[in-house]
Amino acid sequence: MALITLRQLLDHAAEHGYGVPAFNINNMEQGLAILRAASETDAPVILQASRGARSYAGDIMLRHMVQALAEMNPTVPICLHQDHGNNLATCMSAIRHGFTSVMMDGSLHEDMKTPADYDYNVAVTARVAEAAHAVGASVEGELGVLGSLETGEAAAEDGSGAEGKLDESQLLTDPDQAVDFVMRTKCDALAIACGTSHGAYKFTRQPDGDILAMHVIEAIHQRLPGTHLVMHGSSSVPQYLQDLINDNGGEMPQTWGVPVEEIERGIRMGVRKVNIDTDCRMAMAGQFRRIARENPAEFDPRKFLIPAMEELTALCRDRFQRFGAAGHASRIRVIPMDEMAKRYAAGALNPANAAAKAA
Ligand SMILES: O=C(CO)COP(=O)(O)O
Ligand SMILES: O=C[C@H](O)COP(=O)(O)O
Ligand SMILES: [Zn+2]
Ligand SMILES: [Zn+2]
Repeated sequence: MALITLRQLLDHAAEHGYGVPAFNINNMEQGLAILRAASETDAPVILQASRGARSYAGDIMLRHMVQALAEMNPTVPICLHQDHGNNLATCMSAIRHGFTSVMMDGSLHEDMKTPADYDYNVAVTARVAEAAHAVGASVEGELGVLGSLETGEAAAEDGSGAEGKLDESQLLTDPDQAVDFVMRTKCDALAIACGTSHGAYKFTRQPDGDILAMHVIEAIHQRLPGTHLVMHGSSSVPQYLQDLINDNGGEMPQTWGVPVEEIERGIRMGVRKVNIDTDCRMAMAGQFRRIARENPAEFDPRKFLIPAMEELTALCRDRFQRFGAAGHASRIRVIPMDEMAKRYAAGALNPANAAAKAA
């Protein structure tokens, strides 16, 4: 099956009221494990590659890997998406290498550290959307800066994250500005800021409404019912994976992520794409640690990677089911990018139309 665009996939998810997990990948084993879960649950999937993943694996490897996954799993619609693109060149080179969708993250400047102003964000996102849509690729924009409402800081450990202290006006997306942003940029999906951040250390306690601002999502969805919302930093950092790591020699300080129930609530309020990287990393690394501790003489990488893949498959299976994506893959017929390009050119996919249709 040809790769699906983000726009077609999220339109389907909105029509049927489910959310699609977007799992970050860097290597073959992650791809195999995620697709095994997608295939078993009959769920469509978004595979996303960060700039870090692209330089780790190489664009040619990533493209052929994902094409191989598509060939091996002909019933699963797969979207290949650039995670946190930092400029036009990153987004265009992704499309050139077979990505069907890109995120232009104009909430930060090209260095992915300095918070950008609104006019910069609108201009760069609109420019990427115009170019991407011309060839039928989809665009995710971001309004608001990811970071913790407890500390006012973004996670330091990741490739993209603001430096310095952020105030509440930056950390929470303004619903009225969101309307203006979507209309002016024509992005297909909107990443919002509601107190989540990348990495394992999101919250110092079980989050409540003070530090995980789900009401912001609700307010945006009320004003933009036809816009697909994206939650970044959506790993749940489950206790069982913290225990798996720490029971096997790890030293992760106690931490809390985004409870899956909150994501389910978000999906009822228009969240259609749910970004998960940290949980996948923890699943695999936890099993690496367990094997290393239980069998210190082991040196065959497959003996580490097979249980790591099984742990990742189990995690993904759970998310496909709980987000409601299970059972939908076989109902989707992929629209080629050239056809999507024609629909953009005809104005059929303009945000105004989408909003009007949904109203
Ligand atoms: O948002 C993400 C990638 O863009 C991943 O978030 P996590 O670190 O919570 O998995
Ligand atoms: O956006 C954040 C993702 O978790 C990707 O992280 P990375 O840049 O380390 O690949
Ligand atoms: Zn992100
Ligand atoms: Zn359908």
